Amino acid sequence: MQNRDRTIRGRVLVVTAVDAEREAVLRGVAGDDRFHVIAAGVGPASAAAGTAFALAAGGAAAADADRYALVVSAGIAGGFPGRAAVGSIVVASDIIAADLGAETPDGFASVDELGFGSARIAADARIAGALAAGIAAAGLPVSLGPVLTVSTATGSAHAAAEHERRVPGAAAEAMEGFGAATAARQLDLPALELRAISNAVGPRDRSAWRIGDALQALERASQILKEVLE
Ligand SMILES: O=C(O)c1cccc(C(=O)CC[C@H]2O[C@@H](n3cnc4c(=O)[nH]cnc43)[C@H](O)[C@@H]2O)c1
Repeated sequence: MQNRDRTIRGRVLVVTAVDAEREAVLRGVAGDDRFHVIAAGVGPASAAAGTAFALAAGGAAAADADRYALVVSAGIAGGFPGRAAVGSIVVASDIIAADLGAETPDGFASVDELGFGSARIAADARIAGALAAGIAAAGLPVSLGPVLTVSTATGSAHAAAEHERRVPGAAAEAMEGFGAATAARQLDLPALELRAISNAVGPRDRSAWRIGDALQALERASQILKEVLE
C-alpha cells in the first residue's frame, strides 16, 4: 500500500447508522483490533450521542495506544449526480450540517451566517487524501469533496439543486457525519467521513436504490482504510 498514513497512534472509532453498515465495515477491517465499530442509529443526534458515549467510555484508557485517535463516520449515502455515481465511494473533505440554520425572508441562513458557530467541520485533510488516493489506486471510483449531513433526506430535484447551490461541489448527502464529527471535536480528535453511494440525491425513488452494491463498496473501502492506517 503506497498511500499510508502512520500518524494515527491509537484506536479508531467507526460510527455507522445501522447494523448492516457496521457489519460491512467489520468485514473490511477484520483482523485489526485497533478498530471499534458501532451502529449508533440514524440521524445526527443519534450519531453524536453514540459517538460521545463511546469516546467517553474509551477516554479513560490508561495507555495512549488504547485511547481513540480518530473518528470515522461511515455508511451509505446519496450521491450528487455528476459528482458521485451509485456504487462509488466518497471521502469527505468537509462535513457539513446542510440544514443547520434558519429560514429568512432572503432564504436559508446557515449558523455561520447567523453567528452561532459553524455548520462545517473539516475532515483530517492528510488522512482523507491518503484514503481517497488508496481507494483510487485500488481501481474503485472515488470522489473527495463536501459531504452534507441532513435531518431530512432530500426527495426532490429542487431541494437537491438548493443544496448544491448552498454548497458548491457537494459530493454526497447522508444523515450522521456532522453528529459524529461534532463529538470528535469535543475531544480535539480528527474526523473522517467515508460513504458508499446507494442512490442519487433527488426525487425519491426507492426502487433505484442499490444498497447491496453500496455495502460491498463500503466493505472494500473499509479494508483500504485499514491498509492506509497500518
Ligand atoms: O425513503 C426515502 O425516500 C429515503 C430517501 C433518502 C434516505 C432515506 C433513508 O432512510 C436514509 C437512511 C440512512 O441511509 C443514509 N442515506 C442513504 N442515502 C441517503 C440520501 O440520499 N440522503 C440522506 N441519507 C441517505 C443515511 O445516512 C441514513 O443513515 C430514505
